[in-house]
Amino acid sequence: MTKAVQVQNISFSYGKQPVLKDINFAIDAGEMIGLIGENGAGKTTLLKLLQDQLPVGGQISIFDHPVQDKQVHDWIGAMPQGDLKLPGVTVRELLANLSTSYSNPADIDQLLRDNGISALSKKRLDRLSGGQLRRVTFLSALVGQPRLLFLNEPTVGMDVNARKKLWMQIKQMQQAGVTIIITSHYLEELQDVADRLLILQSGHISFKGTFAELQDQHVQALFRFMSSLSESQLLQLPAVQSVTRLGSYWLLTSNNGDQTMNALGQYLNQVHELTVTKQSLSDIFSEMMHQEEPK
Ligand SMILES: Nc1ncnc2c1ncn2[C@@H]1O[C@H](COP(=O)(O)OP(=O)(O)OP(=O)(O)O)[C@@H](O)[C@H]1O
Repeated sequence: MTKAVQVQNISFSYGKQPVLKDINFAIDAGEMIGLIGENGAGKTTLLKLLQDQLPVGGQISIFDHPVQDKQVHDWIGAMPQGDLKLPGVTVRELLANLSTSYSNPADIDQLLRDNGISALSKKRLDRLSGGQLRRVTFLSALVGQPRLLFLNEPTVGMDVNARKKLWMQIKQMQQAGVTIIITSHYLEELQDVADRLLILQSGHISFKGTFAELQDQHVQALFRFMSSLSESQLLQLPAVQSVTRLGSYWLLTSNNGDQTMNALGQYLNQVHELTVTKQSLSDIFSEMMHQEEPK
């Protein structure tokens, strides 16, 4: 399988402030990756390094070429975090101008038509709504017909329908073979589209894998009930991670809710007022962020 991105031992500091420390990962061609992390974790910095916009310590290859190779620029499209608010410049002018730096640019009018925003073509960027501007910034990443697409917070400021449309389009691009890395704070949205996740925490990669693997590694379910069972009996139930007393209730966390529930079933005459809550992806993420920093 061709690697779209290969990152080996990269580190980066702004002056004396270390931001990324010994990062390693690889992305297969055609994958869609969710890059997540709290504010300031280093996501934007990592995307800049992958575009050769900052000097890197370590090695980055894009489709088996060093990121510094001139032709690599031609393969990459990037939607920045902020919008391209150039005063006086129209949508068409912006896209046409950007297209001059690619060897095989898209037809701009076609691009505008396919994205249903031909009507905005002559509008000035500084007179667009926030959502329209975000849409144009997205198109700016497609001008060079990229094989590798970086999307930094693509849906910020978009309404629900615009957001849905954008995700559909992103999925179609992946189906057409484009490799995509997306940063977003909307984890549930990423869960619907991304194949794998990279979690950045204080400059380290603290997790890489699928959503299912992330959930397997964390508490999945919280059981709350009244019971005459003892703490040691509860701790012996399969997949139980912790048992806590809260007033007259037991609180039990499990990393496999189904297994624990099946075993608890044999004591049902001793269990009352049972509620089971499943942890959401956001719960897992926020729990990870509050754990100790990885070494
Ligand atoms: N040009 C810069 N000069 C100095 N420090 C910077 C610069 N850009 C970013 N930083 C710092 O580097 C760290 C990582 O910033 P970065 O923008 O990569 O984070 P992020 O994960 O993209 O955050 P967010 O989710 O808020 O966009 C932060 O502490 C930030 O203050």
